[in-house]
Amino acid sequence: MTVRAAVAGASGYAGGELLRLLLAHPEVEIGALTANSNAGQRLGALQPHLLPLAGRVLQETTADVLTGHDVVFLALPHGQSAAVAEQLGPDVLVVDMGADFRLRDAADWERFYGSPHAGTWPYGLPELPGARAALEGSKRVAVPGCYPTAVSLALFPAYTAGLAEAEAVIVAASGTSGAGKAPKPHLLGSEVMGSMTPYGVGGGHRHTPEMIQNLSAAAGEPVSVSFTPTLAPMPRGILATCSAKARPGVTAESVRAAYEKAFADEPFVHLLPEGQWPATASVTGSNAVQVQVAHDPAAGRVIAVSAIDNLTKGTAGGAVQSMNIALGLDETTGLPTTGVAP
Ligand SMILES: NC(=O)C1=CN([C@@H]2O[C@H](COP(=O)(O)OP(=O)(O)OC[C@H]3O[C@@H](n4cnc5c(N)ncnc54)[C@H](OP(=O)(O)O)[C@@H]3O)[C@@H](O)[C@H]2O)C=CC1
Ligand SMILES: CC(=O)N[C@@H](CCC(=O)OP(=O)(O)O)C(=O)O
Repeated sequence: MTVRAAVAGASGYAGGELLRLLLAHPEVEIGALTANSNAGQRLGALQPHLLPLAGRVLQETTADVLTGHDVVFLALPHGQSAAVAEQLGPDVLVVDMGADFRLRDAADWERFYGSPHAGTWPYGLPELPGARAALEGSKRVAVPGCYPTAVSLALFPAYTAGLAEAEAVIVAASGTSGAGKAPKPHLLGSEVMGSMTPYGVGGGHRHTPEMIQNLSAAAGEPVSVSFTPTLAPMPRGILATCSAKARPGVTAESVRAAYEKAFADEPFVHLLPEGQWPATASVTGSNAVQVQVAHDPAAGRVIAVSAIDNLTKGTAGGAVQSMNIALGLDETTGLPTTGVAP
């Protein structure tokens, strides 16, 4: 099978990572590449690491340019995908890497994103219960946010196995590429290097309702989430430290057994051997997820930690994994599971 794929937002971080992965995908031929203010530029001027595509010229992001492909990836800012997607035919697979179609609750969308809700598409986190079935054959995919990917994978087994009360406390550190390429004063090297600081504290981060959606579905009841993101002085990676109150009778053995069962057949999620903890460097450039879990009997809590690359499993790798499932390809096709270390 040869799949012709267009990438809208090819000049951005998510689009660049997607192209890096698509260049190594044996079934994909790369078609139109589009941007906004950078339309007309050579890709090589903006993404110099993508040597085989250096001479390609970025086009305007219009339905005309994106039509005629089997798959269209949208790596655009929030709120920009819906207008483009509605002009693409129902037979084209559209994979949205932005947030527009992730949330089921329109009120949550309007509260956190401040615009009308565009709808809900099958959710591209295949490891969640029931997600693969919804993705198979689908022509629309909503790729999750990077923090919800890391957090949902760390905690859902505790909820599906009934080990945890319906409350979770999460502190996650992200590399700066999570904020995109557009210049922002708080992302200046002199602000970020050698320092860490939280943001979106107190329930204000827009990924909170997405985490609640995923964890509540796993628990079968509403889960409250306290989420504190932190900016870390590194270009890529997320380390999510998550905990939830353990239900009575939970032991270290029952926690371990639940996580071993949840991830036994997962090609990308590695439950580390006991005593070894996730590290962002181990998954840099990889679609792999490292997870470790512990029971703290004194505090009565289950602690789960995950590491992902925000641009790979957290965005572009998750998008390719979901595309593979939607098209009936082997889920792992073209996706690296090795990191770049040190
Ligand atoms: N970075 C990350 O870790 C993650 C990102 N995502 C999502 O992926 C999407 C892209 O993010 P990211 O790559 O980081 O952002 P960037 O700012 O790096 O890139 C944005 C891209 O969108 C283009 N663009 C901007 N405005 C418009 C517009 N009005 N119409 C069409 N194209 C436009 C830009 O083109 P130009 O260069 O010409 O301005 C650029 O190609 C976002 O929705 C983001 O939430 C999801 C998970 C993680
Ligand atoms: C470090 C940093 O700023 N990260 C981004 C999250 C990036 C991401 O995954 O989210 P979306 O796809 O929802 O934009 C943030 O906190 O807004």
